[in-house]
Amino acid sequence: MSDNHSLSDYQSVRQLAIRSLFEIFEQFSEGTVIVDRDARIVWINQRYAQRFGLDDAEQAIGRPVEQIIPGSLMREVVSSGRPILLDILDMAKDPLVVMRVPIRDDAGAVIGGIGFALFDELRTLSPLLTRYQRMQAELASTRSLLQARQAKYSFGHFIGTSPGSLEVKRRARRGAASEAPVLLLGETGTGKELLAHAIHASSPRADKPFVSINAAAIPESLLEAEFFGTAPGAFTGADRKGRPGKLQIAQGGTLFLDEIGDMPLALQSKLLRVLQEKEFEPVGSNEVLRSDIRLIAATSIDLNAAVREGRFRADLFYRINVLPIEIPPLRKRLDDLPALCEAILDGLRDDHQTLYELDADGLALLAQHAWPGNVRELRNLLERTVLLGDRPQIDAAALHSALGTLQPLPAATSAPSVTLAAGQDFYAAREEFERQLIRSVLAEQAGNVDAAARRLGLGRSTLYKKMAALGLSS
Ligand SMILES: Nc1ncnc2c1ncn2[C@@H]1O[C@H](COP(=O)(O)OP(=O)(O)OP(=O)(O)O)[C@@H](O)[C@H]1O
Repeated sequence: MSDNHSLSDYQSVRQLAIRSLFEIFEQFSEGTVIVDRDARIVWINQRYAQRFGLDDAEQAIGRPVEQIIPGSLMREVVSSGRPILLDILDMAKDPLVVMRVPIRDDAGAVIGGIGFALFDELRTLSPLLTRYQRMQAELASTRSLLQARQAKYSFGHFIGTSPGSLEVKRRARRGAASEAPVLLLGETGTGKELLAHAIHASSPRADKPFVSINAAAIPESLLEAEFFGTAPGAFTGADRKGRPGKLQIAQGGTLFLDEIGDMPLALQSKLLRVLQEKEFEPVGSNEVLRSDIRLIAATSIDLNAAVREGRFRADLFYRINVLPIEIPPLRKRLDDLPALCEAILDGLRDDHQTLYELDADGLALLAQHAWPGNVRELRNLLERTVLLGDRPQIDAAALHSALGTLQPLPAATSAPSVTLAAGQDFYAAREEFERQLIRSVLAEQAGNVDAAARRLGLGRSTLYKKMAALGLSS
């Protein structure tokens, strides 16, 4: 075969190939669209137009392609002159496999573009599409899980400038910088969980998961599986396939173990192994898995007493007690009340579109309460007061009706100090004592001066005079 012959053969075969290729695409394509140089539709087939909600393909003519086909890249093709040979166009239902090529005139200039949508017919692509859809779904669920597993609070959320609160924050920041276990100790509602989030958020593991598990909230029979996960076949039913435990989910990140004092003894030994050997076995499995977690534990019970009484393993206690942080109860850091109230009321302002303000007598009342539920109780009380009342001004009476029974501070903390403060003399100390006593009785009687006078055994006008002299309002 001479060169010339093969060349002429090649040209005719090429022409045939081009025609066949185009016909095949057109035949198998569920949608074809042609645009001009400005990416305006000059032709679209009826079926494709219907897919985008048009009754008649004519309605699309002359309109910018993106108005009809959201997310179309035809404009990019005509402006760059480069084809996009295989792409996936996301649609509300099934994604489309699309191919877009520029159309050139005889001189080679781009005069428009043609797009083919190749879907149902292309069976060979269906595994690819299924995989794509699965990956999209996995991505969406991983994204939302990751969001759910990110720290919700930072140190800025922990309000308080009393010496007790400052010390807590100082130690917590130190904890964030280290890998050692942190033990958060404090009554309910003192902000242990908030701090755990904040420590994680400031730690080198911040971009890894933060996973919580509450040893008191999960029945003992389920706790081990929840913690270590289950191996395939360990259970029947829904868990047949096996399920990862919190330890696996927290891998690389932080595990917040709330109410660790309530952990059953058998599980305590297994947790000890995780901390010592950094390994564990899912329930029903002999496979040993490595664990890389940072532990933050919290409890509101007296762990020392639990150890003495044999309810908590001493060796585990020493393991987790590397950096203990004791959060004082609110009644021992009443200096934090104004800032806490302000922050809580600020949050409520956003919810209710009202600027709330706490009166001085309201604050004085709050300073008389023992706060067994700590900051959580304070938040609830302020929320209730705002809901029950109809004024932006929050005073002692409004707080008292929302609070119900005031639980007075224990005598030891409410009694004024019997030592002289620096610069104080007998008269100043006596004045301070009287001020505190009257405040506390007024708070007890919801600001009712008559009742307070009776309780104090004073005449009503005497009490009024004293209050005026001491700068107190009812
Ligand atoms: N210092 C603080 N500043 C601002 N908000 C706080 C503070 N301490 C606690 N809170 C708020 O009080 C509520 C209770 O806090 P958290 O759940 O962290 O307490 P906890 O000690 O973990 O309680 P429990 O032991 O009952 O689980 C939350 O709404 C939290 O945001």
